[in-house]
Formats: sequence, C-alpha cells, structure tokens
Amino acid sequence: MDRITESTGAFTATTQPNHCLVNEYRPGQGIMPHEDGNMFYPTVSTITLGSHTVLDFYKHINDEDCDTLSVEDRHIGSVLLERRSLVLVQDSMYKTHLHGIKEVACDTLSQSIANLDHTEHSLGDQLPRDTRVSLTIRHVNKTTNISKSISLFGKHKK
Ligand SMILES: O=C(O)CCC(=O)C(=O)O
Ligand SMILES: [Fe+2]
Repeated sequence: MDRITESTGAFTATTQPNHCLVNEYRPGQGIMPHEDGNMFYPTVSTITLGSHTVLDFYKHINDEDCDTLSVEDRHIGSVLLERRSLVLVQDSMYKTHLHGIKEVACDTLSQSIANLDHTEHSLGDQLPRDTRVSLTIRHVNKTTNISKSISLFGKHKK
C-alpha cells in the first residue's frame, strides 16, 4: 500500500488506501459493466495476479444519447491488464464511465486495446486466460473496525 501511494501519487495524505477487495476469476468469468460508486471516488487501484485480463470501458448509460445504445455501442476502449501489473482508474474515467470484464476464456487483442503498444503483445494475438486474482485497493472514508464488530457478537479477547 505504501509503495502504491509513494510511487504513483494517486492517493493523498488524507486519502491513503485502506480497503482491499480480493476477487478471483476463472477463465470464462468476468464482471458486468458497472461503476464503483461514490464511496471510493476518485481513485481505484488494481493489482492483477496469476493471469492477464482485459478491462473494458463504456460510456455511462446516463449519458445523453446513450440510453438507446447497446452495450457494445457504448464501448469506448479497453486496457490489457498484464500479470503483476498495477492499474489506476481515476476522476472522469471513474465517474463518467462504466468498467467491466467480458466472460470469455480467451482474449483476442484488437485495436481497441489502448495500451497495446506498451505491452509485449501484438494485434490479433490470442491470449487464453488462466485463473486471475485481482486486488482492488481503494480509500474509503468510513471503514468498520472488524475487531469491534466481532466483539458485538460475543466476548472479544484483547
Ligand atoms: O477485478 C477487477 O479488475 C475489477 C473488479 C471491479 O471492478 C470491482 O470489484 O468493482
Ligand atoms: Fe469495479
């Protein structure tokens, strides 16, 4: 967490990352286009382990002239998340776009991969997915103190 804060400048002194969500995706699994909501705004940082994936971005369904468009027509581009990479999504990309991961077992790299030139892969490459674990690291204003919560349900030893 400290290294993310120091090396990226993405979090400020008062918004240090204090929340980590662990997700596991088997090949063929993904996550529907969604927004992360106000609770974590304006920064989400994600570490990708075990396998690459492709993170897709979509115009928000609330955008003018977007409500009649299909999901595919709202797709504005994607980012290849390589194994052991860190990605930051901030500000307008966080607020005014949805993000998701398609439910496919293999990704064919197309022109829509915005960071293709910064990877070792080429257009048209087919990358079979393996099991991916993502660590989604964010700042949340109010966290629950788990030791206090546990003590509500029974005698809690210090
Ligand atoms: O696994 C990922 O990279 C994305 C996860 C995500 O978008 C979420 O949990 O809200
Ligand atoms: Fe998300």
